[in-house]
Amino acid sequence: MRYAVLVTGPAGAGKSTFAKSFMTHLAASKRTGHLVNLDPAADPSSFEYEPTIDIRDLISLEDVMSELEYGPNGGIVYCFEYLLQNMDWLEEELGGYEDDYLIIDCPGQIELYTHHPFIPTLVQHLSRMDIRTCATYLIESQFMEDKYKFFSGVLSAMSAMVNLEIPWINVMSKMDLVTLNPEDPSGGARNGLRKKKDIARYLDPDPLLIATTRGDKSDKTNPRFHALNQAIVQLIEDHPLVSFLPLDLTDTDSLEYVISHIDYTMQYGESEEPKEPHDLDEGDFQDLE
Ligand SMILES: Nc1nc2c(ncn2[C@@H]2O[C@H](COP(=O)(O)OP(=O)(O)OP(=O)(O)O)[C@@H](O)[C@H]2O)c(=O)[nH]1
Ligand SMILES: [Mg+2]
Repeated sequence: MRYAVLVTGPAGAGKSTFAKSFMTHLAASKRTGHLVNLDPAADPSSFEYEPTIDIRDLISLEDVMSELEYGPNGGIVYCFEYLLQNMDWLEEELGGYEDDYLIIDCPGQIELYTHHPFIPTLVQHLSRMDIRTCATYLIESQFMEDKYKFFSGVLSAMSAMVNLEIPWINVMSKMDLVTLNPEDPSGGARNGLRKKKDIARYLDPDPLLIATTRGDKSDKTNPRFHALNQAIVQLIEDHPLVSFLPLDLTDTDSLEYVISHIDYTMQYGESEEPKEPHDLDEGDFQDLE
């Protein structure tokens, strides 16, 4: 059986860093992992692991930009359309690996997740090749500093995951950047995150975070903005599809916790007993009291 984990999410969310840590974890657990780089704009000097498969061997972003006069974003979208038209290349590259675990690092162009059939098409090909696939969607913890930015992240995660028939895990990355300071009413409160309970309202998005906007001028003065927020609240209440696993790469337990969820959703090693993800209250951010 082969397994693939898609690492997706907006620009700078920490996808490549997570993919790298994932590879290190697999190596430490004596599991064979292969890195697949699907980001045509990836900087090869930053690779700690040489990708086994690299979209840059199929198409060069520089060529697309210079010959077709695309900018970087349009260029990446073009590269992906080219990949989707040349899936036999990927199938051939993937051909030789049995019983392996592929970590597929994707680019951060949000368009690829929201307005292009890129992920669904890729997933169809992977499943045709009998590769069990799950997707991760990362957003970074700084999104919690701005509730509007955060909810736009939630909506983008929802729009990317809806209609996909594979397991999907949302991850709140860079949790090491979140500082809690319950003593100091101003210090830790820059982002309103003073308690673990506040973080929990983001990990399991509480739509009331945008419904209760006391003192928020734009909401008071602009009734249409208010109506939009109400509609978003309703949407999330009616379809509570999105919740996040916190990921703090400075804490091995946190990485293992996320990976155990990924293994579990794919029933990794089906001949063995499936491993239950270990208990929630071992993590730092789950024990709310
Ligand atoms: N503090 C902290 N910084 C991180 C973490 N993960 C990534 N970063 C930093 O965030 C920046 C972006 O990380 P990448 O892993 O390149 O993010 P990406 O999602 O692959 O970015 P694109 O491929 O450009 O979309 C880098 O400067 C990383 O060092 C983390 O867990 N904690
Ligand atoms: Mg990257």
